[in-house]
Amino acid sequence: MKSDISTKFNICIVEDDPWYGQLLQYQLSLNPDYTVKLYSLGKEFFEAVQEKPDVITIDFSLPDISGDKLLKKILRHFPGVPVIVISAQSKIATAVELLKLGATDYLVKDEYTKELLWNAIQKIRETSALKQQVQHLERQLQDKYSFNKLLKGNSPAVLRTFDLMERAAQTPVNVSINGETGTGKELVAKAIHMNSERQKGPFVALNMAAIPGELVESELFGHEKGAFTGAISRKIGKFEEANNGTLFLDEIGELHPNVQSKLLRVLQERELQRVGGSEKIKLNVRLVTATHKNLAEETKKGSFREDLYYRIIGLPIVLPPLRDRQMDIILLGKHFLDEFCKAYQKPSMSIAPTAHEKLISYDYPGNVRELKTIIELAAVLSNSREIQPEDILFPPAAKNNGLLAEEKTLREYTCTIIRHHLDKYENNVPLVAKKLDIGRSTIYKMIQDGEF
Ligand SMILES: Nc1ncnc2c1ncn2[C@@H]1O[C@H](COP(=O)(O)OP(=O)(O)OP(=O)(O)O)[C@@H](O)[C@H]1O
Repeated sequence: MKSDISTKFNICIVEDDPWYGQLLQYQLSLNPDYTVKLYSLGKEFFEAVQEKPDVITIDFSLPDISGDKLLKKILRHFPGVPVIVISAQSKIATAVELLKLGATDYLVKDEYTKELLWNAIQKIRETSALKQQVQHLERQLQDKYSFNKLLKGNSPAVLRTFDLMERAAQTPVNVSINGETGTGKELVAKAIHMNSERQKGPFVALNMAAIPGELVESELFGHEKGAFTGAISRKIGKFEEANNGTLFLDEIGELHPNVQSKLLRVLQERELQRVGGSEKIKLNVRLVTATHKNLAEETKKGSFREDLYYRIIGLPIVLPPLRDRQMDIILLGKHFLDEFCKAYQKPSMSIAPTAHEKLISYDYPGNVRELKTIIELAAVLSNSREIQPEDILFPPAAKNNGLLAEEKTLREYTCTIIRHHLDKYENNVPLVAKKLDIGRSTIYKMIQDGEF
């Protein structure tokens, strides 16, 4: 980014000694980037200056107003403006008092003042350029993380998700996200964090299914040295790492019951003790959880604590599978294609209408993540700047939704297929019976027998 250091920098000098004032004005004007104006009285300065200058230097003993009063008045009129006080007095107490009131610097009038002033202004200028850069980067970051920049989609389901994310970002409430693998749960969690007031704090993600059972507690809450065999030093857990930020716990449904109780305690008490430790550590963490499971069902089955479920459910966001929001497929496909071309500095590409049809015909068990992979592969395979149907390859194993990957009895296969349809059609038994061309009673009987 171009630094603002090259733009004109407006300096005002308030000094009643004309000779000394002109000397400072001349000295500072040697820098072609500076515009320097001289005023002999406080009153004159306030009458002439409407816009906030970049720096003001004031003489401590002006005929019309005392240095401390002028400083206060300037800071009221132009909050945040750097003010350098120049004084014949070298009394430390005066300097301290003025610095306390908000002066940026205090210089004693002597043979070195010119040089000291030059350096002080240079420093202020660099600091203000840095501040502007930081603000610019913060705005860029904010923009980068705005919801519709991060998440692509036009379907009513995605628009509803944006609305919920907005609400979640504005409050400290816990958020629970439900969706199949690759639907964008982590992306949603991150976008909420980046748009919340915790954005400057850490975003820490942990997948519960990816950690061996015996290490979960230590990963979450940390441990003290010697807490168990292998604990050779103290370890900070993810909760502590996420303090003042957001902790995203993916696959929360996989949490072992013992850890569920400890998690509940930590959430209730907002403090934790590391494994093997006694110190209580205060927490200020927003929790975002995600699962592909139906947690309400899991509580009924007894595999997930009901009290914990109510603690973490907070604001629930459901991300539907990609096959249920077909209108997003092409939009997302084009988005990933553009991203791919940009990343590999290739000329932009498009997707042929016949390839659109092929893309829409597939059911994406891996959801958005899978679409992204398919598009990237198509871009690599394509011989032109337009993706053709033959460039689009669907993974063979995924075609049958993994159903045949496991060895099952015919009864078990039947059960899996019916369960899948019941989930898809919200337990509408007559509809599922019609779709599968079987009798309703078959389904009711299986439900009655507890087969699901
Ligand atoms: N709406 C979307 N717009 C743009 N990219 C998306 C969208 N949804 C998902 N993605 C992308 O798809 C990939 C998978 O998303 P993410 O990791 O958030 O899914 P997930 O639901 O957390 O998956 P899992 O449950 O397997 O961890 C990421 O590369 C993400 O950037």
